Amino acid sequence: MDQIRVTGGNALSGVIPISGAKNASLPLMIASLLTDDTLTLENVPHLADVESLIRILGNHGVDYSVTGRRQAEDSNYARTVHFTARNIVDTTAPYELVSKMRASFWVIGPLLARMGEARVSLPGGCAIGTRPVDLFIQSLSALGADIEIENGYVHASAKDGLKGAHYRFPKVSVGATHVMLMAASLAKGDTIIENPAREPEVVNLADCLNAMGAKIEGAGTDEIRVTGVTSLAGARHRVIPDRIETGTYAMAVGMTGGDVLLKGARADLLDSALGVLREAGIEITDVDDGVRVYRNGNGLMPVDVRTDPYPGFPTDLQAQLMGLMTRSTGTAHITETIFENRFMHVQELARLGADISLSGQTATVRGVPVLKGAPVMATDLRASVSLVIAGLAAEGDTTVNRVYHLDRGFERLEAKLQACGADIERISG
Ligand SMILES: CC(=O)N[C@H]1[C@@H](OP(=O)(O)OP(=O)(O)OC[C@H]2O[C@@H](n3ccc(=O)[nH]c3=O)[C@H](O)[C@@H]2O)O[C@H](CO)[C@@H](O)[C@@H]1O
Ligand SMILES: C=C(OP(=O)(O)O)C(=O)O
Repeated sequence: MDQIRVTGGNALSGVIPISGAKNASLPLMIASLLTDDTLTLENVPHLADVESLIRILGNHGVDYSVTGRRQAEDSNYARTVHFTARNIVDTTAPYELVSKMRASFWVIGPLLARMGEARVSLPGGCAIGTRPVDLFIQSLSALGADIEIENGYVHASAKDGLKGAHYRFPKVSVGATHVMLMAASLAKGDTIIENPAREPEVVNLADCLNAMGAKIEGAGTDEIRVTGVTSLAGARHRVIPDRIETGTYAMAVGMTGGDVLLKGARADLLDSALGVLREAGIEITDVDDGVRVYRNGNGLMPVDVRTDPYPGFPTDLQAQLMGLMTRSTGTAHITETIFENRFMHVQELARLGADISLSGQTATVRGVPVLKGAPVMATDLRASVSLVIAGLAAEGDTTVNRVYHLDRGFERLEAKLQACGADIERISG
């Protein structure tokens, strides 16, 4: 199994190209199931999760081809991928495939809407909490689906088609919002979705569906209105830049000091996170071709933060912020409100000398003057990268094991950091 070795102490300077967002690419790829035409997605990152989803879609009969593999200029992959679901050959998404990745469960929406039935294994994903599917079941039932759960599979059917409905999510769910949007697009009549997720990835999906002929208004607000259409066509659509990758590298620069252009990043997608980083003393400016991040040798200020659905501080940046705060000049408090078990990085950061205590859903992080390198184990995607951030400031070598978690969501992480002066390498094993 591959490892990442990082030796701390180097400031970062240069350019880091920001990839297309994993969490936008996945629902967009799944939307290709809604039409027998070709959906072309630009700026798709080269990630393990994207490859897994390509296999899952292939099982349903989706063909794909790739063009524009590399941009010579910055060696980012930035692929354009064409997906065609001419015929759906199978409406079952099996355990062997779905258990690898949570988002693959989302095929339930388009399969149900286009084929009138879907049989999808209960999902897997990062080990960060229980991650139930009750909101998917409630919202699809509101659209008229009959749903049964048996032998680890959710079986949804709507033989006479889905019907528009007025549904209020009792709790914000990104995935259930994506699924309801896709299903409602092909339902008969009007749907009103109250309390949907407002994440930029939801807006990106709604824009794509509209380009395919859907009638969706209000994505990004607290009420979405969908007028069902009878069919959707192909389209060409661009994946938004990854706001979590953007925030992660901004924190890496904050940790080491230096001056880096996050090329292609969009500051407007992560206002609250950038606000927190500014509070911590990192200088961030919105420039023409991305976001510039700068910190001189001054100490980092501690911050008190809670995670929240968008536009709040993202849970997917919580671990990285904790890594950063291990070196603050005071005491930070970080409260996780989205996932009940997203603190697996605490004990690993402690191996590097971090001083963190947990009480319920709040971590108290007392900054320490020095971190020291150690072998650590990645436990989930964002936890893994928090260990890299801490390792960039630690004295000596930090070896991050189980790098396959990182490969799910960070494209060419070690190459991007190396290019800015980090002493980091992948050790193939
Ligand atoms: C591929 C992708 O885009 N993943 C993101 C997506 O995950 P995902 O879409 O799975 O996360 P959700 O927004 O659905 O989860 C939010 C909360 O709702 C709960 N819940 C969800 C569904 C349900 O049926 N019942 C229920 O109780 C979850 O357990 C969690 O506590 O949004 C999360 C929250 O921003 C991010 O951390 C993930 O990176
Ligand atoms: C939690 C994440 O992914 P998933 O929802 O696929 O587990 C993530 O991207 O941080």
